[in-house]
Amino acid sequence: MRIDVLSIFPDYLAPLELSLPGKARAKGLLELHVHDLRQWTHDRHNTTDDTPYGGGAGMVMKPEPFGEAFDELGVDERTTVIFTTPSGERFTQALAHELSTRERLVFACGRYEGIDQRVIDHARERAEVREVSLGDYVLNGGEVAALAITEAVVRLIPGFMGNPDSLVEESHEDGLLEYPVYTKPQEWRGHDVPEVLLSGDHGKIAAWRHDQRVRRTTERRPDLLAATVVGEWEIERATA
Ligand SMILES: Nc1ncccc1[N+](=O)[O-]
Repeated sequence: MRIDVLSIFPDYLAPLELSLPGKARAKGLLELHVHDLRQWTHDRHNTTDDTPYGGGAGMVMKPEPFGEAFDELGVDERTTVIFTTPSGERFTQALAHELSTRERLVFACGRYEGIDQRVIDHARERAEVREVSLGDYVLNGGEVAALAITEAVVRLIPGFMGNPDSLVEESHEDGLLEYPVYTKPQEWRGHDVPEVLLSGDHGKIAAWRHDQRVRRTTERRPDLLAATVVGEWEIERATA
């Protein structure tokens, strides 16, 4: 997979050189390029924004730099252009899986009051376009979302995670939150590891873990339960 990120704050994307994506690059699974959008401006001040038509506060990002960047990057039908914006569809693990199958992702990170709509309309004429939001809050720009989406997507690329089993039973993979985990020491500041985990009885351990997932999801994210097939009896048992 190749990922390109367009931003007027490319340094914001520096963490992508570390940890997860860095490993993927080493394995040749991922090609990552962060671009300063200003390289596609031609005026003395490298202008990337201007006042909004129709008035109103704030500034809007101009279309030309994005258009020239798409041209130089060869944005075409094999590319998925992701505009990170608070007015986008909610980013989910399901969307992470969908995006992990793509050949090329290009993130267009907006600042200020957003990007001229014609950039999105033009992109739809030449590529797959997704407008994606991290959540219902307003950040100063789309870079944080590009970082988060990249990390969630890259770790799903086949062959990327050393142990693919670690992708199973993750929160949000099957609609249930993760169970609590413990490691040595067995007793710590008056807190003991649950006996069942020391029993060696794998059946009982699996049942306990499932109950913990149902209990946590019931208590913290009942909205997820609606989408998850969990029997009433499982909720009864887990929350008893
Ligand atoms: N939430 C956001 N706020 C500003 C820009 C982008 C955003 N997002 O979630 O992608």
